Amino acid sequence: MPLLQPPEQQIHLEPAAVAKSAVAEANSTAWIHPHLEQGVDPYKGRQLRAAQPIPRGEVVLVDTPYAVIPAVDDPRTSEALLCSHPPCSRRMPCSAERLACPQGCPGDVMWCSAACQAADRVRHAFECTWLKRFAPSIREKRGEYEFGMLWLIVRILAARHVELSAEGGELTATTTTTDEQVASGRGFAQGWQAMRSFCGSEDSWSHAQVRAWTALVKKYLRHGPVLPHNLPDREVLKLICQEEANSFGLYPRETGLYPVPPDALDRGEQFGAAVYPRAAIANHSCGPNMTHKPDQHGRMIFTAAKDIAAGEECCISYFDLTQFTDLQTRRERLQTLFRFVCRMGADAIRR
Ligand SMILES: C[S@@+](CC[C@H](N)C(=O)[O-])C[C@H]1O[C@@H](n2cnc3c(N)ncnc32)[C@H](O)[C@@H]1O
Repeated sequence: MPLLQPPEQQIHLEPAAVAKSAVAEANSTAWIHPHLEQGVDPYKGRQLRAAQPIPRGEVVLVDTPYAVIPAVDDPRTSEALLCSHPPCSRRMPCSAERLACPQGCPGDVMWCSAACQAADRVRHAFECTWLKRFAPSIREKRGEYEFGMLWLIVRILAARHVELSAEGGELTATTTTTDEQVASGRGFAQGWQAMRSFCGSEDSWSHAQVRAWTALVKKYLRHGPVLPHNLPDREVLKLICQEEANSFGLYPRETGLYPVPPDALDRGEQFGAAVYPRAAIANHSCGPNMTHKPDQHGRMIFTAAKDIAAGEECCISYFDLTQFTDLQTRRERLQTLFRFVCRMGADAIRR
């Protein structure tokens, strides 16, 4: 049981509450530990670290997704399909009421209530035509992984569209606005501004990979009547490079308990993927001091897995430590998926 309960975590999002502005609501349910700050490491780039000690068991960060997609084999029988309204994102069992898209979107698009469906109207309208036009053929020709990646990009663009609509067409630099954060001057970027500050560029990936993504952008993600985002191809390609370096898989059990207990369960079957403005700042360690796990609304929760000293970096594990136990496979995994090598790897395994 965490010693420090962020007040927002106790809020249960009822359909009526969910019907509020998606942008304001997503930001109001994020929470950052008062001792957590951002820093920069010369090798790793941006990092999270403890400005003052954070005791074991305390929640360090609660972050709301900017965009999230479900990842289930069969939406009709899945017990983990997500409500499409981002601030809700609750997992809906088969037995629960689910509302489908009246325009005939794929079965993965469902809402848990009429209130969520109504609150999500502007965001979903952005993706609806694209999904109907492309989802079946992308799935058939390219498989679920590429479909999921492209859909997550479309949902990021949809979230940007909602922000633009809310701000009258101009996106301004915004940060979280709790009094305490403003007072300490450690505001974390949020929204589209945060997406733009994600690491990852064409240089981070192989030429072959960038060529393949460039082809996908031209075929499926170009600005036009189906996807009216007004961004040049190059910006959309950059977004893919960033999304691939910063997105989280959503799993039912926690990731990163370290040292791995002998009877530890794996983190379970993936049920979604999401991008988080603030959680994306966390770097990887093979001996992490935080665990991470999504809550029942798709919010990413970081919890201190040990006492974290002042000045210490707050890290998560990017993969399931119960599944990747030797140094070689961990290195390969990081190199292939994230394009870096963890310098802590050997030490962490020896300890
Ligand atoms: C999700 S981002 C983490 C935040 C990132 N450092 C930044 O500046 O935004 C993932 C990227 O951070 C860097 N990174 C994360 N953990 C690292 C580590 N242990 N060693 C080196 N680089 C790391 C890699 O460039 C990786 O692709």
